[in-house]
Parts: sequence; C-alpha cells; structure tokens
Amino acid sequence: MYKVSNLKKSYGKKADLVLKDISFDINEGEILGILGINGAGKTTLIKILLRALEPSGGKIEFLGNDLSKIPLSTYYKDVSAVLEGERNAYWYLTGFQNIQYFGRLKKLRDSVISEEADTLLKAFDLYDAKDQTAGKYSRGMLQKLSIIVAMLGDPKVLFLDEPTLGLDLLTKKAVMNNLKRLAEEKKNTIVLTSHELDVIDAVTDRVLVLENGGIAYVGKTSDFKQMYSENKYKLTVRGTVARGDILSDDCAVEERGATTDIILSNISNQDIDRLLMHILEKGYEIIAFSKDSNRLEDVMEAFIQRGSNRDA
Ligand SMILES: Nc1ncnc2c1ncn2[C@@H]1O[C@H](COP(=O)(O)OP(=O)(O)OP(=O)(O)O)[C@@H](O)[C@H]1O
Repeated sequence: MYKVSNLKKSYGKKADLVLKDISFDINEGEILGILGINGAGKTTLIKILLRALEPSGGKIEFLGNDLSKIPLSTYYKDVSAVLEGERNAYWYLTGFQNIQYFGRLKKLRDSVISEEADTLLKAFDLYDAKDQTAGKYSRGMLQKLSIIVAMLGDPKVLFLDEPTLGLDLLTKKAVMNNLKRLAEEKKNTIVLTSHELDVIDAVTDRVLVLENGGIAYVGKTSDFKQMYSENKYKLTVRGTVARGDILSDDCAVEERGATTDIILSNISNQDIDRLLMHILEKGYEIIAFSKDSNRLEDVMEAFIQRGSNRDA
C-alpha cells in the first residue's frame, strides 16, 4: 500500500535529522503499530504519511503512485486520521449530528451516512448516546466519536495517533477490539502509535520500532516478541531462600512472606536443570515453576535497554 524509501526529516538544520533515511512498506489490510520512546519521531512519520508535513528527502509511493504527485483531494478520499489532541467533534452538536456533518463534508449521501452511523455507533457502544450533545460526552465517548467520524466512508487507510490515551481499561479494550474487528471485516489498513503496549500487542499484525531516527525493528509483532524476549522463568519456593543456595548470579529474588520468587533471566535449559536440582538438594520445597509470559511491554523494555549496544 505504501512504499517508503530513504525518508528523511529535519525540522531545522539538516544535520538534526528526526528521521534518518528510513525505508519500509505498509501492507494493504494490515494493522501496523509505530513504536518508540518519546521524541522518536512517530508523530512526525504519521504526519508525513498524512501529508500534513513535508519530508526533507526520500520517496513515498501510495498504491504505486508518487504520493507527492497525488492531488490532496484525491488522497483524502482514501485516507483518514485521528490525531492526538486534535478536536474532532463540535460540542454543541449531538453525536449523530457530528457524524452527519463530517459525513457530508466527505460528500457522502445522507442515506449512506445514516447506515454507516448506525453500524459504527452500535459497534462502539455509543448508540444510546447518539442524541446527546458531544459537549456532555466523556473523554472515552469523544474518542469513540472521533474514530467513528474517521471511519466514515470506509477509508482505505486510517491513521490513529495514541487512540487510547486516557481511556479506562474496559473502554480501551472495547475501542481496540471493535477497531480490529471492523478493520478485518472491511479490510482497512490501520497505522497507529501508542505508548500502551498492551494495545499494540492486542491489535497489531506488525510493528515498526523507531530509535535514534532509524528503524530498529520492522516485522511481525509476534516475531518481535519471540526474537527479543528474554528467557525468563519464575521459581516459587516455600519460605525464604539464602542467596548462597542459588547457583545463578543472574537472577532476582523477591520475598513474598510465606514464599519466595526467584526470577531467572537468560538462562539455558541445562542451567535450569542444575539450579532446580540444587534447590531441591538444599531441602527447599518448590511450589511453582513457570516461564514468564512474553508481554510486549517487557520485551520492549528489554529492547530499549539493549539499545545502547545496537548501532545507531
Ligand atoms: N514542529 C516542530 N518543530 C521542531 N521540532 C519538532 C517539531 N515537532 C517535533 N519536533 C521534534 O522532532 C522529534 C520527534 O518528535 P515527534 O513528536 O515526532 O516524536 P514522537 O515519537 O511522536 O514523540 P511522543 O512519543 O512524545 O509523542 C522530537 O525531538 C521533537 O522535539
């Protein structure tokens, strides 16, 4: 869908590149998550793809055409966005009137708007509030309304910058599950940024990790987790444990009252066997032994910490 080649961006001096010569593709129908620490360039990248910002160099193709040559009015029929902090609703209009207003701006027929509004309002659990003024909506309701408005007219690509910021856990899950379901049904391509890695983990097919202006990783979310997860195990024993009774230095000990957790990182299978035998020989009772789940959050933390060892 997009082919980005040697993209560069600086806001001032050429030497201060926020994006340094990055190349990647966005596939049709996928949900791509853009990750990176604060200031990594995620919003900059989204704004360039949205043509709200001019790149300083490189080339972007959209459906095989040079993006810079596509008339904006044509491009914005295919592409929609919800950007962080941008006002996406008129407070004195009801939810439905907002949808109608923005639908008409997109030149959709009223019958199409009503039909899509019905489906989307129900999908995002906002139907009962459709006749309330948006000024009375909660933050979560406004965010859902913004996403509904962006999805009107079934855009080929939807860009979402921090779509779940400030939402409570249930609303966040509902928004993301609906988005994923609708995108799958309608085959939309979605590009989103989020610092909430549980969201990225739950909905994305692939992730692109920006670091020092370059791409530190681009590929399947599951492969990223697999490749960069640490081999972490948790051993729970009854009572307290003397440090000297644990063979490996590379572990954390967490006392939990009646039990103690021993967290083993980056340990080989052989060493695990040795350590378990040793603990049993010392007379400890093992209550549980498990591999720590591979949360994207943990993987990303380890990835960032190891960042200094990677080439910038
Ligand atoms: N309008 C601007 N003028 C000058 N510098 C800017 C401008 N916008 C962003 N920057 C700089 O570009 C870099 C990337 O910013 P950007 O907002 O793209 O990062 P981000 O990854 O989206 O960050 P965050 O996670 O904090 O939202 C930062 O160093 C920022 O200070």
